[in-house]
Amino acid sequence: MGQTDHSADPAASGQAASRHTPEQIRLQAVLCAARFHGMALDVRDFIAATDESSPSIPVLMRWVEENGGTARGLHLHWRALVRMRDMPPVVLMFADGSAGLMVGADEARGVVWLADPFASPDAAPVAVNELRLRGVWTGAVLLVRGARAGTVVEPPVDFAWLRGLVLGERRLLRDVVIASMAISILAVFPPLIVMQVIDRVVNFHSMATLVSLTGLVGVMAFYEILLTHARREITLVLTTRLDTRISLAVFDRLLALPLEFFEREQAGNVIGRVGAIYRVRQFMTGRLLNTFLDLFTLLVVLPFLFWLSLPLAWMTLAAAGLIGAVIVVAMPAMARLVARQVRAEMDRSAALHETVAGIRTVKTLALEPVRREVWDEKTASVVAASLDAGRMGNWVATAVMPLDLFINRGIILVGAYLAITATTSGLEAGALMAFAMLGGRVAAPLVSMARLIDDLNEVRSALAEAGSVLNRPTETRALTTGLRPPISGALSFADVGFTYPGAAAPALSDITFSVPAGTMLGLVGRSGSGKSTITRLLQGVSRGYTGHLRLDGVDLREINLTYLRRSCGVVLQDNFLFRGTIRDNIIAGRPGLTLEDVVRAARLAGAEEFIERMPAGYDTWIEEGSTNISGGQRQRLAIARAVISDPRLLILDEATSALDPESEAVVNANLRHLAHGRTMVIVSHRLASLVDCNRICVLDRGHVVDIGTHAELLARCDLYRTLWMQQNRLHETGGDDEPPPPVPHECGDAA
Ligand SMILES: Nc1ncnc2c1ncn2[C@@H]1O[C@H](COP(=O)(O)OP(=O)(O)OP(=O)(O)O)[C@@H](O)[C@H]1O
Repeated sequence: MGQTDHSADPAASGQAASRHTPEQIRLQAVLCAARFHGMALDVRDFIAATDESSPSIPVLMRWVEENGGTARGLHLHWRALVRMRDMPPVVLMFADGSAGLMVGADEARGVVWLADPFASPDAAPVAVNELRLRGVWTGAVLLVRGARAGTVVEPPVDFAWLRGLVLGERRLLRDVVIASMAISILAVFPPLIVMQVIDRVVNFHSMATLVSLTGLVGVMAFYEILLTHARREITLVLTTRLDTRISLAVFDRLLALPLEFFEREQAGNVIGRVGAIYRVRQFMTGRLLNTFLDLFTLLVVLPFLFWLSLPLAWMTLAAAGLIGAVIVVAMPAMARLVARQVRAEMDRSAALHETVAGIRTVKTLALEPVRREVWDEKTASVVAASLDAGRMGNWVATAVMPLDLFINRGIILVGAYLAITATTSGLEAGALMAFAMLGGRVAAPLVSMARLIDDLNEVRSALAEAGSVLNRPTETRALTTGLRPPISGALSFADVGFTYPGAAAPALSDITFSVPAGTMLGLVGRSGSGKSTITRLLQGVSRGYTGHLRLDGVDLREINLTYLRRSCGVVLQDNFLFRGTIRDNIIAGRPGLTLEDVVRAARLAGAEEFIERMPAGYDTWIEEGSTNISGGQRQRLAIARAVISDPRLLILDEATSALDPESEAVVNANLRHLAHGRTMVIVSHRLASLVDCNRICVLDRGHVVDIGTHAELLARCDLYRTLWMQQNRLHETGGDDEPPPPVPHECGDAA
């Protein structure tokens, strides 16, 4: 491959170092390694950790993985590195924060080949020897691989998935098991010692035995304390790590669900159902693990009990078995009651969430009594269900109590009787005490095993609840794969039809029109005519359309969804601003943007003047719900947020509808500036704000009625003229009350 061997300076593997920052070189090296596997990473997608001057391996791994690939960080010695002959490009981390792209190695000659990440792929790599590489290389490498078999594997959230997570902590689990086994074995010794104390020390007044036994007890107590502490500590670390893994995985999955899902489902309900996953985790690391560990105790204690006394051991086992049987019999009824309680609690939390989310409406419409009534009803259901479940649990506990008492106390009496009557039984006072101390330990594992089956029902339903949200089809594949063509903004609709899931009638049918890049396109039509639906298709929110929708000639469904949404700015009628400063809200977490970009975007959106009048300027804090700024100001900030990344496609969906005339005038006056160099799709009820558009598309009941300029439509499209007249009657007719002409359904040629 035309390599030249001159053992060059690795940092100058190409002339990249002089022209780019170390961070840029590192990102470009990862990008090249990913490109080798057919993955198109975009530096604009990279989100740096705030506390790092140059991206670390974990942050780079996340970047690759978020784009559908896999990556691994390793620490290697030169000897291992130079043997990586037939590997795809490997990213070598350099101490100055940059990186090298290793494209080959020659063990015999003791060199590795480094390519310039910014050079063309066929540029010759340079050979670097150990000495030179050691001067810059930290020993860390990043191995990048493409998506597995071209598909994004998303295992369903079920027992197998959770088991995989738990088993992923094999090392900790092993430690817990070892600690528990040791504690179980230690548990047998105290009764054994008590037995010796009574039989040897008390009966024979042996002070020497007492002293040595005391020493033994002391040592064992010390170990038991140590081990118990260690087991608690390890279990704590285990559960915390599992919780972290679960919450990361669950949140990722939730974010990957399509918007349509969240529009259909009640937010409180979704949160409640997803939260159920923690009950399953609690079960796995709590009851399940403890029962499993208790079984060790059983394995150690049972033989010991049988050795002490055969009849007493059988009696204890029978009583413990009976307790288990009672629980198993009561289980189905108990499971039903618990499921009812869980459902009632979830219902109540959904009502709470809805009230908090809609508190503005609740207050302004004085709906407090209605909401209180709903809350009372839900609380009453929760109370009734909890009482029923609690009572049932209480009855079961009462039913097994006699058996429990028999194991813990009655057995001593039976043992005493046996000791008195049957001289051949050989049960001495010490052994009897030891038996009494250990008997209780047999019941606990058996009872928790029986309860386990009960818990399994609850856990299965909790998992089903969580799965009903998390196992829905996600957008992950579309978000991580697909094309990233350069976008200039030419739109073309060919026979596009769309029906919302569950809706009887299509929201769009036979939509056919196209506009070149740089067009200012207005969408008008009566309420429900399909304007917003068109903008949803353009953003890739609704993807189940028929026909062909192309952006610059590329089918929209072929385009990587993250890339599409990044290339597309959207301003809605009601925009959500996050708690934080104005500057943070305009940047919205996008990497690489500076205050200059923020100021430029604010100027374009007509927001600069009011921001500068604020006491803290761009650092003004925006409260939750944007309560400390006006609606008009919020809209202008939303526009600035949408244009800061200079999108080629800007969608304004009723962005000015809720504004006062003055704010609307400011935004409208800026539309021409905003439209410069990009395609703009403006949905507006107010036709006056669309007169400057290059094309206006008139929609009616999901069909395109006509498309043209304002003047053309006024001349030939009855529907457009009617809408215009309705809004501008006073100006056009000099204020007479002439009724608007009847609205026809057909106009000029669509397209
Ligand atoms: N999430 C949804 N689920 C089901 N049907 C929907 C959904 N959103 C909109 N629709 C239906 O699709 C049709 C088109 O709605 P769309 O919101 O696109 O109209 P629009 O022209 O933007 O209306 P408006 O001007 O009132 O916002 C309507 O009949 C509407 O009832």
